[in-house]
Amino acid sequence: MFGKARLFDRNGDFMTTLAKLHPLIETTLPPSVTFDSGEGGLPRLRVDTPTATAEIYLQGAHVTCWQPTGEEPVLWMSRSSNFAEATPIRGGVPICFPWFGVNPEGPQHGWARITDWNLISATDDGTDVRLVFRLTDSPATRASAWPHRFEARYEVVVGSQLTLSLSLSVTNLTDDEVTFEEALHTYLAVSDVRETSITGLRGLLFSDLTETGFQPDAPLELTGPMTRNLVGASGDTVMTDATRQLRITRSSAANTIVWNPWDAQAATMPDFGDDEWTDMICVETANVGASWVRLPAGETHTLVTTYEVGPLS
Ligand SMILES: O=P(O)(O)OC[C@H]1O[C@H](O)[C@H](O)[C@@H](O)[C@@H]1O
Repeated sequence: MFGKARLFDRNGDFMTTLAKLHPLIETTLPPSVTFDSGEGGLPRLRVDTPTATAEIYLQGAHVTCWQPTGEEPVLWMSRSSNFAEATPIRGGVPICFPWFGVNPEGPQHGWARITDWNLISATDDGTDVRLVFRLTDSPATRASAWPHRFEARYEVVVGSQLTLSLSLSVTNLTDDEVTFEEALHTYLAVSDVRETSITGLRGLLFSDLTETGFQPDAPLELTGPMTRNLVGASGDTVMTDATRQLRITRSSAANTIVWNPWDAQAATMPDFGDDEWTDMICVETANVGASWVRLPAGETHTLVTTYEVGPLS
């Protein structure tokens, strides 16, 4: 079931319109997936099914929109975001890899979010739309602060049951162990961050800019800027705002990072509107810092997170 007409070349041999879609697209697209030129002219895929819409930019394999039918958008995007080559997009789900945070030898949060990924598979089985993106080492990455040979695959599943599943697999193609950090730095849209609570983090060791400790029994609520790194396995995390609940499940993730810049930091970021901080919260699924991934030669590590929208209970 292909969305594009079949073509025949001069010799009568079968070919598809693939090469004409975009050099980064290595597969045919089902009718529910279309390709276009997005904001800033960046190549973009759009998923449109009876149960949800989504948008993914090939730069960074960056999911910028996921909206189940009848719901407000689940992912937050800044109205001031850049959309330009090799420039981070503010919102959606940036992929931080192979490092997280500041690195004097490279871009903040690594180069995966500002590098073009290839789309290698796109399928629609009538229930789920599944897109698989691939990123491998290149002359640029081999010259970077993380020069290792690798293959990363990123699977985005837009599900019919108000779910979005994201899975990042990294394979070590070297003959030695490699280490890396990774995060799905998800920006979630909320009605008001000051009236939002997060459960499921109880007892986790946390550190932030001013304190360390164990997350208490009470739900996490924000009353000011927060950059909180919570360490350890937890059950499902449920975020509740004034309108709905969002259940977040994770696997092979040692860290959950909760971030909101609040007003003062927001005002310092050119790609973040001064008044937009009330509408968002980042709940990031990660392996960072002391929990970085140690990956033996030839092995694969897979980080998974799933979002499921539900009504207030
Ligand atoms: O501006 P970015 O590079 O996208 O980073 C956005 C934010 O990411 C993380 O959550 C960090 O903990 C913050 O310190 C940082 O400000």
